[in-house]
Amino acid sequence: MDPRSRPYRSVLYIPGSKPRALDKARGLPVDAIIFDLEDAVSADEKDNARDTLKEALAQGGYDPRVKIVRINGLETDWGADDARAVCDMDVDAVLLPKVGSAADIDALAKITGDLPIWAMMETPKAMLNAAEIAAHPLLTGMVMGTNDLAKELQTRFRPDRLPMMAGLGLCLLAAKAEGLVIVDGVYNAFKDDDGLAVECAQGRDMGFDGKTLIHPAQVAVANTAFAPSAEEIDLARRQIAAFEAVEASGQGVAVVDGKIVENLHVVTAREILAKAQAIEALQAG
Ligand SMILES: CC(C)(COP(=O)(O)OP(=O)(O)OC[C@H]1O[C@@H](n2cnc3c(N)ncnc32)[C@H](O)[C@@H]1OP(=O)(O)O)[C@@H](O)C(=O)NCCC(=O)NCCSC(=O)C[C@H](O)C(=O)O
Ligand SMILES: [Mg+2]
Repeated sequence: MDPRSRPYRSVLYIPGSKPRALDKARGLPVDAIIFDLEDAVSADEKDNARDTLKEALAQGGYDPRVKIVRINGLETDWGADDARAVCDMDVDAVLLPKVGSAADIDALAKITGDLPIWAMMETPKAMLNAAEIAAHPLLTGMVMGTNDLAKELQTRFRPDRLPMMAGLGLCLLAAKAEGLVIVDGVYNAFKDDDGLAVECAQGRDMGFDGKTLIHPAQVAVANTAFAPSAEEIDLARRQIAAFEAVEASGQGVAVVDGKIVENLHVVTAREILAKAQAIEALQAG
Protein backbone atom coordinates (compact mmCIF):
# COMPACT_ATOMS: atom_id res chain seq x y z
CA MET A 1 0.00 0.00 0.00
CA ASP A 2 1.26 3.50 -0.86
CA PRO A 3 2.23 4.96 2.56
CA ARG A 4 1.01 8.35 1.33
CA SER A 5 -2.57 7.17 0.86
CA ARG A 6 -3.32 8.09 4.50
CA PRO A 7 -3.39 11.68 5.77
CA TYR A 8 -0.48 12.88 7.93
CA ARG A 9 -1.59 16.47 8.58
CA SER A 10 -1.01 16.31 12.32
CA VAL A 11 1.61 14.00 13.86
CA LEU A 12 1.66 14.41 17.64
CA TYR A 13 4.58 13.46 19.87
CA ILE A 14 3.46 11.96 23.16
CA PRO A 15 6.02 11.29 25.89
CA GLY A 16 5.89 7.54 26.59
CA SER A 17 6.41 8.33 30.27
CA LYS A 18 3.20 10.34 30.72
CA PRO A 19 0.09 8.17 31.29
CA ARG A 20 -2.19 11.24 31.34
CA ALA A 21 -0.98 12.42 27.92
CA LEU A 22 -1.12 8.84 26.58
CA ASP A 23 -4.75 8.68 27.66
CA LYS A 24 -5.59 12.14 26.36
CA ALA A 25 -4.35 11.18 22.88
CA ARG A 26 -7.11 8.59 22.50
CA GLY A 27 -9.58 11.43 22.00
CA LEU A 28 -7.51 13.81 19.89
CA PRO A 29 -8.26 14.29 16.15
CA VAL A 30 -4.67 13.68 15.04
CA ASP A 31 -3.73 11.72 11.94
CA ALA A 32 -0.73 10.03 13.50
CA ILE A 33 0.99 9.67 16.86
CA ILE A 34 4.68 9.38 17.67
CA PHE A 35 4.94 7.63 21.02
CA ASP A 36 8.25 8.99 22.25
CA LEU A 37 10.86 7.10 24.24
CA GLU A 38 13.68 9.49 23.24
CA ASP A 39 14.00 13.20 23.94
CA ALA A 40 10.68 13.72 25.76
CA VAL A 41 11.69 11.13 28.36
CA SER A 42 14.38 11.74 30.99
CA ALA A 43 17.19 9.21 31.52
CA ASP A 44 15.70 8.18 34.88
CA GLU A 45 12.35 7.38 33.29
CA LYS A 46 13.53 5.48 30.21
CA ASP A 47 12.90 1.93 31.41
CA ASN A 48 9.56 2.75 33.05
CA ALA A 49 8.42 4.65 29.96
CA ARG A 50 8.91 1.54 27.82
CA ASP A 51 6.61 -0.43 30.15
CA THR A 52 4.07 2.40 30.45
CA LEU A 53 3.88 2.67 26.67
CA LYS A 54 3.59 -1.07 26.21
CA GLU A 55 0.62 -1.11 28.59
CA ALA A 56 -1.08 1.87 26.92
CA LEU A 57 -0.76 0.32 23.46
CA ALA A 58 -2.04 -3.02 24.74
CA GLN A 59 -5.12 -1.22 26.09
CA GLY A 60 -5.65 0.27 22.63
CA GLY A 61 -7.95 3.12 21.69
CA TYR A 62 -5.56 4.81 19.24
CA ASP A 63 -6.99 3.49 15.95
CA PRO A 64 -7.46 4.64 13.21
CA ARG A 65 -4.47 6.91 13.82
CA VAL A 66 -1.09 5.81 12.49
CA LYS A 67 0.98 4.60 15.46
CA ILE A 68 4.74 5.12 15.44
CA VAL A 69 7.20 4.58 18.30
CA ARG A 70 10.34 6.71 18.47
CA ILE A 71 13.05 4.65 20.17
CA ASN A 72 16.36 5.82 21.58
CA GLY A 73 19.38 5.58 19.29
CA LEU A 74 20.99 2.16 19.11
CA GLU A 75 24.25 3.67 20.40
CA THR A 76 22.54 4.55 23.72
CA ASP A 77 21.97 2.33 26.76
CA TRP A 78 18.27 1.97 25.90
CA GLY A 79 18.02 1.74 22.11
CA ALA A 80 18.37 -2.02 21.62
CA ASP A 81 15.88 -2.78 24.45
CA ASP A 82 13.45 -0.25 22.96
CA ALA A 83 13.76 -1.85 19.53
CA ARG A 84 13.12 -5.33 20.94
CA ALA A 85 10.12 -4.04 22.90
CA VAL A 86 8.59 -2.39 19.81
CA CYS A 87 8.49 -5.81 18.12
CA ASP A 88 5.83 -6.84 20.67
CA MET A 89 3.74 -3.68 20.28
CA ASP A 90 0.83 -3.16 17.90
CA VAL A 91 2.34 -0.29 15.89
CA ASP A 92 2.66 0.75 12.25
CA ALA A 93 6.31 1.77 12.27
CA VAL A 94 9.39 2.39 14.40
CA LEU A 95 11.12 5.80 14.24
CA LEU A 96 14.91 5.92 14.56
CA PRO A 97 16.43 9.19 15.82
CA LYS A 98 19.61 10.83 14.54
CA VAL A 99 19.93 8.59 11.51
CA GLY A 100 23.20 9.23 9.66
CA SER A 101 23.16 6.71 6.83
CA ALA A 102 21.33 3.70 5.39
CA ALA A 103 23.60 1.48 7.50
CA ASP A 104 21.81 2.80 10.62
CA ILE A 105 18.51 1.59 9.17
CA ASP A 106 20.08 -1.81 8.44
CA ALA A 107 21.25 -2.06 12.07
CA LEU A 108 17.72 -1.40 13.36
CA ALA A 109 16.16 -3.85 10.88
CA LYS A 110 18.40 -6.60 12.32
CA ILE A 111 16.28 -6.27 15.48
CA THR A 112 12.88 -5.18 14.17
CA GLY A 113 12.72 -7.43 11.08
CA ASP A 114 10.27 -6.28 8.43
CA LEU A 115 8.52 -3.64 10.58
CA PRO A 116 8.41 -0.41 8.52
CA ILE A 117 10.98 2.17 9.62
CA TRP A 118 10.79 5.96 9.73
CA ALA A 119 13.92 8.12 10.01
CA MET A 120 14.47 11.29 12.05
CA MET A 121 16.31 13.60 9.68
CA GLU A 122 18.15 15.91 12.05
CA THR A 123 21.88 15.91 11.44
CA PRO A 124 24.02 17.40 8.65
CA LYS A 125 25.17 13.86 7.79
CA ALA A 126 21.52 12.79 7.31
CA MET A 127 20.90 15.72 4.97
CA LEU A 128 23.93 14.76 2.86
CA ASN A 129 22.91 11.07 2.84
CA ALA A 130 19.18 11.72 2.43
CA ALA A 131 18.98 9.95 -0.95
CA GLU A 132 20.51 6.66 0.27
CA ILE A 133 18.46 6.75 3.49
CA ALA A 134 15.23 7.33 1.54
CA ALA A 135 16.06 4.47 -0.84
CA HIS A 136 16.27 1.89 1.98
CA PRO A 137 13.59 -0.74 1.22
CA LEU A 138 12.15 -0.69 4.76
CA LEU A 139 11.87 3.10 5.00
CA THR A 140 8.35 4.49 4.60
CA GLY A 141 8.60 7.92 6.23
CA MET A 142 10.87 10.80 7.23
CA VAL A 143 10.46 13.26 10.11
CA MET A 144 12.40 16.52 10.17
CA GLY A 145 14.12 17.11 13.51
CA THR A 146 14.54 20.83 13.25
CA ASN A 147 15.65 21.36 16.87
CA ASP A 148 18.58 18.99 16.55
CA LEU A 149 19.33 20.29 13.09
CA ALA A 150 19.48 23.88 14.37
CA LYS A 151 21.79 22.73 17.17
CA GLU A 152 24.11 20.88 14.79
CA LEU A 153 24.16 23.72 12.26
CA GLN A 154 24.62 26.33 14.99
CA THR A 155 21.90 28.40 13.33
CA ARG A 156 19.52 30.88 14.87
CA PHE A 157 15.75 30.23 14.77
CA ARG A 158 14.27 32.60 12.20
CA PRO A 159 10.61 32.83 11.16
CA ASP A 160 11.59 32.27 7.51
CA ARG A 161 13.80 29.25 8.43
CA LEU A 162 16.31 30.34 5.81
CA PRO A 163 19.29 28.58 7.47
CA MET A 164 17.38 25.27 7.30
CA MET A 165 16.19 25.49 3.74
CA ALA A 166 19.04 23.51 2.19
CA GLY A 167 18.47 20.61 4.61
CA LEU A 168 14.69 20.69 4.34
CA GLY A 169 14.96 20.77 0.56
CA LEU A 170 17.39 17.84 0.35
CA CYS A 171 15.13 15.67 2.53
CA LEU A 172 12.03 16.64 0.56
CA LEU A 173 13.73 15.74 -2.72
CA ALA A 174 14.88 12.39 -1.33
CA ALA A 175 11.47 11.53 0.15
CA LYS A 176 9.52 12.50 -2.97
CA ALA A 177 11.91 10.59 -5.22
CA GLU A 178 11.13 7.40 -3.27
CA GLY A 179 7.42 8.00 -2.62
CA LEU A 180 7.84 8.36 1.16
CA VAL A 181 5.76 10.30 3.65
CA ILE A 182 7.67 13.34 4.96
CA VAL A 183 6.54 15.52 7.86
CA ASP A 184 7.95 18.85 8.97
CA GLY A 185 9.64 19.62 12.31
CA VAL A 186 7.96 20.92 15.47
CA TYR A 187 7.08 24.52 16.31
CA ASN A 188 8.37 24.98 19.85
CA ALA A 189 6.19 27.94 20.94
CA PHE A 190 3.10 25.80 21.51
CA LYS A 191 0.92 28.72 22.64
CA ASP A 192 1.63 30.81 19.51
CA ASP A 193 -1.10 29.74 17.05
CA ASP A 194 -0.31 32.50 14.57
CA GLY A 195 3.37 31.60 14.35
CA LEU A 196 2.44 27.93 13.99
CA ALA A 197 0.01 28.73 11.17
CA VAL A 198 2.74 30.62 9.28
CA GLU A 199 5.21 27.76 9.65
CA CYS A 200 2.56 25.18 8.66
CA ALA A 201 1.72 27.19 5.53
CA GLN A 202 5.40 27.34 4.62
CA GLY A 203 5.80 23.58 5.13
CA ARG A 204 2.64 22.87 3.16
CA ASP A 205 3.80 25.04 0.28
CA MET A 206 7.15 23.24 0.25
CA GLY A 207 5.46 19.86 -0.10
CA PHE A 208 5.50 18.38 3.41
CA ASP A 209 2.60 16.02 4.14
CA GLY A 210 2.07 17.43 7.61
CA LYS A 211 3.68 18.78 10.77
CA THR A 212 4.97 17.15 13.90
CA LEU A 213 3.39 18.67 17.01
CA ILE A 214 4.17 18.76 20.72
CA HIS A 215 0.86 19.85 22.28
CA PRO A 216 -2.84 19.12 21.66
CA ALA A 217 -3.50 22.85 21.17
CA GLN A 218 -1.52 22.69 17.90
CA VAL A 219 -3.66 20.00 16.26
CA ALA A 220 -6.43 22.12 14.73
CA VAL A 221 -4.01 24.54 13.09
CA ALA A 222 -2.05 21.74 11.41
CA ASN A 223 -5.18 19.85 10.35
CA THR A 224 -6.48 22.95 8.59
CA ALA A 225 -3.18 23.96 7.01
CA PHE A 226 -2.39 20.57 5.48
CA ALA A 227 -5.91 19.74 4.25
CA PRO A 228 -7.02 20.85 0.79
CA SER A 229 -9.04 24.07 1.18
CA ALA A 230 -12.62 24.40 -0.11
CA GLU A 231 -11.26 26.62 -2.93
CA GLU A 232 -8.65 24.01 -3.89
CA ILE A 233 -11.29 21.28 -3.98
CA ASP A 234 -13.62 23.41 -6.08
CA LEU A 235 -10.82 24.30 -8.51
CA ALA A 236 -9.73 20.65 -8.77
CA ARG A 237 -13.28 19.59 -9.70
CA ARG A 238 -13.56 22.34 -12.31
CA GLN A 239 -10.15 21.50 -13.78
CA ILE A 240 -11.07 17.82 -14.14
CA ALA A 241 -14.43 18.65 -15.72
CA ALA A 242 -12.92 21.19 -18.12
CA PHE A 243 -10.12 18.85 -19.16
CA GLU A 244 -12.49 15.92 -19.72
CA ALA A 245 -14.65 18.19 -21.91
CA VAL A 246 -11.78 19.31 -24.15
CA GLU A 247 -10.35 15.79 -24.26
CA ALA A 248 -13.69 14.50 -25.55
CA SER A 249 -13.41 16.98 -28.40
CA GLY A 250 -9.92 15.74 -29.24
CA GLN A 251 -7.88 18.55 -27.63
CA GLY A 252 -5.21 18.33 -24.91
CA VAL A 253 -5.37 21.71 -23.20
CA ALA A 254 -8.25 23.33 -21.27
CA VAL A 255 -8.36 26.79 -19.72
CA VAL A 256 -9.78 27.40 -16.23
CA ASP A 257 -9.71 30.80 -14.52
CA GLY A 258 -7.40 32.04 -17.27
CA LYS A 259 -4.80 29.31 -16.70
CA ILE A 260 -3.98 26.26 -18.80
CA VAL A 261 -4.95 22.80 -17.59
CA GLU A 262 -3.05 19.87 -19.05
CA ASN A 263 -2.99 16.19 -18.17
CA LEU A 264 -0.39 16.73 -15.42
CA HIS A 265 -2.58 19.32 -13.71
CA VAL A 266 -5.41 16.83 -13.74
CA VAL A 267 -3.17 14.32 -11.94
CA THR A 268 -2.62 16.92 -9.19
CA ALA A 269 -6.33 17.75 -9.12
CA ARG A 270 -7.21 14.08 -8.63
CA GLU A 271 -4.63 13.80 -5.83
CA ILE A 272 -6.24 16.78 -4.08
CA LEU A 273 -9.68 15.16 -4.27
CA ALA A 274 -8.29 11.81 -3.08
CA LYS A 275 -6.65 13.51 -0.10
CA ALA A 276 -9.89 15.34 0.78
CA GLN A 277 -11.78 12.02 0.61
CA ALA A 278 -9.19 10.26 2.79
CA ILE A 279 -9.53 13.01 5.41
CA GLU A 280 -13.32 12.78 5.28
CA ALA A 281 -13.18 8.99 5.71
CA LEU A 282 -10.81 9.35 8.67
CA GLN A 283 -13.09 11.87 10.34
CA ALA A 284 -16.15 9.70 9.73
CA GLY A 285 -14.43 6.56 11.03
C1 LIG B 1 5.11 21.07 26.37
C2 LIG B 1 4.50 20.23 27.47
C3 LIG B 1 5.58 19.91 28.52
C4 LIG B 1 3.37 21.02 28.15
O1 LIG B 1 2.75 20.13 29.06
P1 LIG B 1 1.62 20.58 30.07
O2 LIG B 1 2.14 21.71 30.93
O3 LIG B 1 1.12 19.35 30.78
O4 LIG B 1 0.52 21.18 29.12
P2 LIG B 1 -0.96 21.46 29.41
O5 LIG B 1 -1.23 21.56 30.88
O6 LIG B 1 -1.33 22.61 28.56
O7 LIG B 1 -1.69 20.16 28.87
C5 LIG B 1 -3.07 20.13 28.70
C6 LIG B 1 -3.54 18.71 28.54
O8 LIG B 1 -2.96 18.13 27.39
C7 LIG B 1 -2.18 17.00 27.71
N1 LIG B 1 -0.97 17.01 26.88
C8 LIG B 1 0.04 17.88 26.88
N2 LIG B 1 0.93 17.57 25.94
C9 LIG B 1 0.46 16.48 25.33
C10 LIG B 1 0.92 15.68 24.26
N3 LIG B 1 2.10 15.97 23.64
N4 LIG B 1 0.17 14.66 23.87
C11 LIG B 1 -1.00 14.34 24.49
N5 LIG B 1 -1.49 15.06 25.50
C12 LIG B 1 -0.77 16.11 25.91
C13 LIG B 1 -1.85 17.16 29.20
O9 LIG B 1 -1.61 15.90 29.75
C14 LIG B 1 -3.12 17.79 29.68
O10 LIG B 1 -4.11 16.78 29.78
P3 LIG B 1 -5.30 16.86 30.83
O11 LIG B 1 -4.65 17.20 32.14
O12 LIG B 1 -5.91 15.50 30.80
O13 LIG B 1 -6.21 17.93 30.33
C15 LIG B 1 3.89 18.93 26.90
O14 LIG B 1 2.93 19.31 25.97
C16 LIG B 1 4.86 17.95 26.33
O15 LIG B 1 5.52 17.25 27.07
N6 LIG B 1 4.87 17.85 25.02
C17 LIG B 1 5.64 16.88 24.31
C18 LIG B 1 7.07 17.28 24.21
C19 LIG B 1 7.78 16.31 23.36
O16 LIG B 1 7.21 15.32 22.95
N7 LIG B 1 9.03 16.55 23.03
C20 LIG B 1 9.79 15.68 22.21
C21 LIG B 1 9.41 15.80 20.80
S1 LIG B 1 10.02 17.23 20.02
C22 LIG B 1 11.50 16.67 19.38
O17 LIG B 1 12.15 15.90 20.00
C23 LIG B 1 11.79 17.12 18.02
C24 LIG B 1 13.00 16.58 17.26
O18 LIG B 1 13.65 15.49 17.77
C25 LIG B 1 13.93 17.71 16.97
O19 LIG B 1 15.13 17.54 17.08
O20 LIG B 1 13.42 18.75 16.56
MG1 LIG C 1 15.72 15.52 17.77
